[in-house]
Amino acid sequence: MDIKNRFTLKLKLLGAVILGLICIAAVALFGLKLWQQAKYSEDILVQFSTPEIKRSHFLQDLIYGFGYGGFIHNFKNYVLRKDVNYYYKAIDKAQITLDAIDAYLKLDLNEDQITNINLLRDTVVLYQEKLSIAHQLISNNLDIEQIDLKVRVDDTHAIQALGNIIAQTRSSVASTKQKAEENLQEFENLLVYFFTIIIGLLVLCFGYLVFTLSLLVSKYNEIEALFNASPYAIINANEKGLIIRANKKACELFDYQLSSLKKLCIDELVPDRYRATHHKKRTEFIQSYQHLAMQNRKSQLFAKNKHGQNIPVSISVASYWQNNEKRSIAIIKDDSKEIKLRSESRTDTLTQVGNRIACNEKLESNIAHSERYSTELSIILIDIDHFKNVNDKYGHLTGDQVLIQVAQLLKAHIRESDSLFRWGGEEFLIITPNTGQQQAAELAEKLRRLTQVHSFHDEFNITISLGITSYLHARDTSKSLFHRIDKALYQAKNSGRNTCCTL
Ligand SMILES: Nc1nc2c(ncn2[C@@H]2O[C@H](COP(=O)(O)OP(=O)(O)OP(=O)(O)O)[C@@H](O)[C@H]2O)c(=O)[nH]1
Repeated sequence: MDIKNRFTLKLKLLGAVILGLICIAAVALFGLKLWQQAKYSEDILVQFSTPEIKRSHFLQDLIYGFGYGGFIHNFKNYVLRKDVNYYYKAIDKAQITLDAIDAYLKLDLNEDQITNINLLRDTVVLYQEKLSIAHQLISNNLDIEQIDLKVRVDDTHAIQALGNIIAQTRSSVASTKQKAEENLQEFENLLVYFFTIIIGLLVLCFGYLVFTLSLLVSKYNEIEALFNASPYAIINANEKGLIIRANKKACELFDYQLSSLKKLCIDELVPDRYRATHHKKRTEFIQSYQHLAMQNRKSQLFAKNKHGQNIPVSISVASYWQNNEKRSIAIIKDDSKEIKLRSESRTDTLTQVGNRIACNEKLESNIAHSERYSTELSIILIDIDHFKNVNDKYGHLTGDQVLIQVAQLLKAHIRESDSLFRWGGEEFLIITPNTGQQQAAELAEKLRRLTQVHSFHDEFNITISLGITSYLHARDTSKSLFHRIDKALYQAKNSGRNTCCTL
């Protein structure tokens, strides 16, 4: 992965993290708001309901003590029936009423409520006094009408006051209920917003997940397509070098079935003589923090196929992390065809020696070597004398055979370090590194003599003319060398042929 892609991926991850953090923050904030609202609603409910419950409780006591079946009822029954049980019941009820009134007065009351309850209290106290009077009069056996006249109390205002207290409590309960309902409504609204936001964020996250997954899938498909369509062999290996994946091209290159290839260690695909070194370098690479290996190598690499044959290859190796393991991926290019083509394009098809292109390349590299290491270098240009006559007399096919035989003869008598090329037509060129002019002249003379006595086509002899020249350090180029050797050969031809000339 190049730097730009890695940067884009990091940016996307950062975006996902920021989005995630924003989502979490939004949910947390809204959750906090919701909690606050719930707490507020609870406070309101507690704040409003507790006094109201107490108020209702005292009101109940008040009605029980004062209202129907209460104090007044017993008071009136006592006066009418003169039954002492009603007297005691009236005393009890009066006390209950006064206790309820005292408790009620301790509550947080408004002015109206205080006025009403005091009015009620005064009436009850007045009734208490009248009850004592009634008790005395009954003991004195006074007439009911006379007693009634003496103990009659005007309780219209007290009844009115009680009615007011009940009405106020009802309205207060109604307002508390309304407030609670409003809060509940607000809480419900907040809940709706909260869930809308949660669902929205979930949809967003899900969308992002689907988007990222589809991106990953398309990337995976792209890599799969590259892997399978690659014109190069691709092999994935784990830390131990075990092959875990290989493409079709790899199977073709090494001539293994995929299942067999996956049982091998990558070291087994390296020619025997390089295996130990390869194993060492691979181990070093795996332990290092490097991501690329075997890049830009100048020397030819070889791989070994199933049949033990060495295949010239170019290899790039990169590493990546998977499951806490440094894996490597090798891309292997088969160089066989390229090398064959390169060799063919530099070989003379008739004589099978190097052609002029190969000659030029070799001369340039030998000049560079000589220049760098100050070594001697000579070249010999050979031309078959009157070759036209051979063609004319024996035909072109025989002429071709003669050219092949001359190449073989010359090649057989030069050193391994020397190189023979067909310069063109019936001309050959020999490059002799580490050879001075004198030695080159001797070699040329030897070749001339050998050719002269060789029987070509088992029928006739031919002769050759040779030009010799040597590389002059810091002065010569390939062009000047060719120019000089051409002149040398020309001189040899002009000297009557079958001769050597050094310039
Ligand atoms: N058979 C055959 N003949 C070739 C080939 N290449 C060049 N020739 C012939 O080589 C001959 C060269 O002739 P010339 O350049 O006149 O030279 P020459 O006859 O050798 O005479 P000198 O070099 O002057 O001694 C020509 O007849 C070419 O046709 C080849 O590949 N095969």
